Amino acid sequence: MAHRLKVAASLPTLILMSGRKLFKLPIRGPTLIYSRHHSHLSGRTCNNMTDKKNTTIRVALKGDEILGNPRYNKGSAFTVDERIAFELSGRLPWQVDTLDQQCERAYGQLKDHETDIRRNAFLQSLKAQNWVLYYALISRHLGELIPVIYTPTEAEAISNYSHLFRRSEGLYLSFPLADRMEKDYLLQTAGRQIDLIVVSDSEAILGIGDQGVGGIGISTAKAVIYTLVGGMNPSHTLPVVLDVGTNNQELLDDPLYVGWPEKRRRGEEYDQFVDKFVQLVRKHHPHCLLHFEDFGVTNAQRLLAKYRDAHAIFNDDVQGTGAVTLAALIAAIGVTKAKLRDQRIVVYGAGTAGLGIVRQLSRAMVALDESDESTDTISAEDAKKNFWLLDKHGLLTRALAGEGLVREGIEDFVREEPEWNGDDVKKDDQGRIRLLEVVKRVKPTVLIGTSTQPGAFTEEIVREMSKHVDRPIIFPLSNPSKLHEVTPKDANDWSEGKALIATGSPFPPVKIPNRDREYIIAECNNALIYPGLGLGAVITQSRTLSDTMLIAGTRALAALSPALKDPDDALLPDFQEAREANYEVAVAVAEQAIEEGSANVPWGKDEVKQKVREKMWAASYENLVFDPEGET
Ligand SMILES: NC(=O)C1=CN([C@@H]2O[C@H](COP(=O)(O)OP(=O)(O)OC[C@H]3O[C@@H](n4cnc5c(N)ncnc54)[C@H](O)[C@@H]3O)[C@@H](O)[C@H]2O)C=CC1
Ligand SMILES: CC(=O)C(=O)O
Ligand SMILES: [Mg+2]
Repeated sequence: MAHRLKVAASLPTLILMSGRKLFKLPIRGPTLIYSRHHSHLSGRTCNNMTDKKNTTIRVALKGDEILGNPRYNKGSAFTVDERIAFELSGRLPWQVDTLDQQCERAYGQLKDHETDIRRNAFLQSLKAQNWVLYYALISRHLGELIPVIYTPTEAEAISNYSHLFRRSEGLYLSFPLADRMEKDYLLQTAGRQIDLIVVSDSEAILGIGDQGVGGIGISTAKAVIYTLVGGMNPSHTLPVVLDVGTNNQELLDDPLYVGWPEKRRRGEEYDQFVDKFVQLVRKHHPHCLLHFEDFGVTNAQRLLAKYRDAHAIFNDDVQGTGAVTLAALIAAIGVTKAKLRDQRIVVYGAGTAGLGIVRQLSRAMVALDESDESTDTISAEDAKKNFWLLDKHGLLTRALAGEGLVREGIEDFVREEPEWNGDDVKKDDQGRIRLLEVVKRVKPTVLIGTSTQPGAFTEEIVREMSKHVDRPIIFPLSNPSKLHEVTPKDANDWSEGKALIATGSPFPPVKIPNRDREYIIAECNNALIYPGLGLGAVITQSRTLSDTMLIAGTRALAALSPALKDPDDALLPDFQEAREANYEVAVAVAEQAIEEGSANVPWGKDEVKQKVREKMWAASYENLVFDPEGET
């Protein structure tokens, strides 16, 4: 346990006025203070989620209106003055709770729900009532609750979206209403500062494919993590779904489906719809970060290339996944004492994530070695030779490309060597070269899974890999947990405890054979880094999120790896420490943005730390004052 709750020595009091009398009451119950100990990151921390900011906001809502607005609602924590000013005294029970007491109560209620999907629904409903309480509660139990609001539970919530639907949770832009798009966009954003938009067209949600309008759930979950981990003010974020139809027949056949029940739009009409949206963002919020999530493989790469020079665009599945995997790999080769450029890397699943990873790792082989004066540099061409990609049709070779079976954009990474055509190469019935054969011949040091194929890294494959390298680096990254290519337990057992493992979704530690200790499985999920990457870009109002900014953030995360201090420890920081880690990532990204001239702010590198600290939103109540001209 990295955190615990402490009882404060003195209890705060509440001054209450009734008629002409003054009452001085202790606030009920002990005050719980969130404290950190035994942190890998202690001494480096930013403000955490419970820091007090003591700001005052003027609000024009009264009675049920303010109680029904999650941005301002404090529930039982409205102070006595506020209860009077906002006409709440008769609408609330007597006691004035602290945020800690509210968290304690809400945590108890959460625990009464027996399954994670019910806990997910409970938290959603809490979010619709009171943002501060929602974020404060999750931040107090970050490691425990991120899997409830994100992978793996959110995958289940999204796949049942139409049956669980209760209320709006973002901006729904439906294809047939394209003419109203600007109006709907402005209605949702009017009078608000927008720093971040997370948008999905739902074609490739996690590893569960096309989820139609339910994809709003991933935009929302990713935006929530920006707040929890990256300190992004929730009222400055906007989750969006582009409902361009769905090819998920189950959804189309479901009479309760709440999305637009038509086949997914493609080609020119799809492009025009997306472009209309992007141009709206550029017009109304030119400095906001536009985060693309879970688009299908063809569109993900294409849209990133199309817009990345025009606006600060970030594709999480390509760039975020590449960055977090690079951080985990830098940590792993710190343990094996090897160089990045000497790795032989097999990537199983050459879709959005797989390609994002090979692009990022190959770029880093060039960039990281260039900064290491003790070694020769490696050219971009040579870096590509360190990768072997497999997809549905096996190893991507020139011959496969000749059959038209290699997706556009991957050609750079197909294997050219004639040796893959030889008679001694074992092929399956269709003449394809499968993973076991690749592992036998390549003797990879690194095996990465982004295929959505559970169990693809079989015992034979893991044992074969372990024969040739001392510490096989195995990253089964497919989400949710049930889609992992191998469980950490099996990878650990089959490699006799030698594997260095990181996974896409959270897994419990495994026992290292013959040793009295456990190996903590690092969660190699882009959520561990994208909030800091995004915050670094937002804080500097950067015009772009460049590859060098991404590498700067990645290095910052890798430097926090627990494995650097103890090679048997996790490769990446725990999610419980993600906020502090992302502070460091944001600082590194912002400094790089200033250095390379893409920042658009009047301050310099020496102010970055302070600016990032100030920007990070913390879940604490602000003082509210009634003002008919105030916020609504
Ligand atoms: N850990 C993390 O941070 C991230 C994990 N992911 C996970 O990675 C997985 C893939 O995601 P995307 O790349 O977005 O999906 P995608 O659909 O673009 O890619 C999946 C690829 O796997 C290939 N594939 C399917 N069956 C295969 C087989 N039998 N053998 C080899 N390849 C096969 C598909 O043809 C496709 O190219 C998902 O489960 C997703 O949740 C994605 C992004 C980030
Ligand atoms: C983590 C993530 O972005 C995915 O699985 O798609
Ligand atoms: Mg994703």
